[in-house]
Amino acid sequence: MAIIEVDHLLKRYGPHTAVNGVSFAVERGEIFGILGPNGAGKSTTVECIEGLRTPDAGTIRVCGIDPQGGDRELQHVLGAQLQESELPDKLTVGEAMALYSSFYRDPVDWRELISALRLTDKVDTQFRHLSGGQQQRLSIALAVVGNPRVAVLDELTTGLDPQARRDTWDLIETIRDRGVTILLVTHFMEEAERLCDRIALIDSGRLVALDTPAGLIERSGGRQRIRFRPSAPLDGATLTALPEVASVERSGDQVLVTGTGDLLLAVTTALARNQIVPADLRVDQPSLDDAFVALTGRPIHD
Ligand SMILES: Nc1ncnc2c1ncn2[C@@H]1O[C@H](COP(=O)(O)OP(=O)(O)OP(=O)(O)O)[C@@H](O)[C@H]1O
Repeated sequence: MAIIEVDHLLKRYGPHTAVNGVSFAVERGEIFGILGPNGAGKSTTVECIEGLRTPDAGTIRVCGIDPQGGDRELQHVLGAQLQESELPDKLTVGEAMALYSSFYRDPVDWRELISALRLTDKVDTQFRHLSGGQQQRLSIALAVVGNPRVAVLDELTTGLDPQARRDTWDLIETIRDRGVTILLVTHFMEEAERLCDRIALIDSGRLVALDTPAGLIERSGGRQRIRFRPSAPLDGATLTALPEVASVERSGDQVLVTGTGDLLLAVTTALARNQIVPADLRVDQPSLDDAFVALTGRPIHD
């Protein structure tokens, strides 16, 4: 059952159309990603879902509620991550959690929540003295303390180091396992690929594709790449004759083969038949980056 429904959403800022006819539905229990480059319209879309902006056209429903309708129930079903500046610097972690819990009808146990988020030893620490990763974890805690059915997390790991980013991903999965549906806005391919069940790819205000990460990669015709150094001279025709192989290139003593399907098996079998050993063999699987280029004609990050 869809927990969020967005139908032909249109949002303009003056003459600029930021979101241009976007439609999607988020199913209960999934981690749904909105992925796209800077300025694609991701934040505008989720701000309309949160009721913070008024669409120029289209309809939105969150658990059946119109976010523009002023229904206070929205606050209880939808948890949104705070912008950093919204929290007073001197508020401690414990004070912030207690304050936010008091806003909700049926909050979760905030002490248990900050324990799961590894913030218990920071309970008396003021917000301004937390590290970037700790501030981020606190803002996630505040987004879910009201026991919402869906949490909107925008640019979750921007500014975090790789370890803090991976910790945050684990955390999101824990929150989903508690039964919270997650709407995640990101421009990090790796984050989307690792976390999301499905991804809406947005570019210049339009929905380019909507699929699972694997489906997007597959649909874009993303090609695998294999590199190796042949142990003996290799006749290129040996490989180009294989149906899995799209191209064979040479660079110095290296051979680069691109193709689809079970490319690795096809190539290694053909080499073995010709008594050639592939040294320094490397396989690159197609990624969401490749999918984005194939679908939009340019990389996500300039
Ligand atoms: N309040 C505003 N007034 C005018 N234009 C705006 C406003 N907010 C956003 N825009 C413009 O609308 C477009 C979409 O912005 P939005 O913030 O939704 O994109 P985004 O995909 O979230 O980008 P980012 O990843 O950089 O946050 C951009 O061109 C942006 O400059």
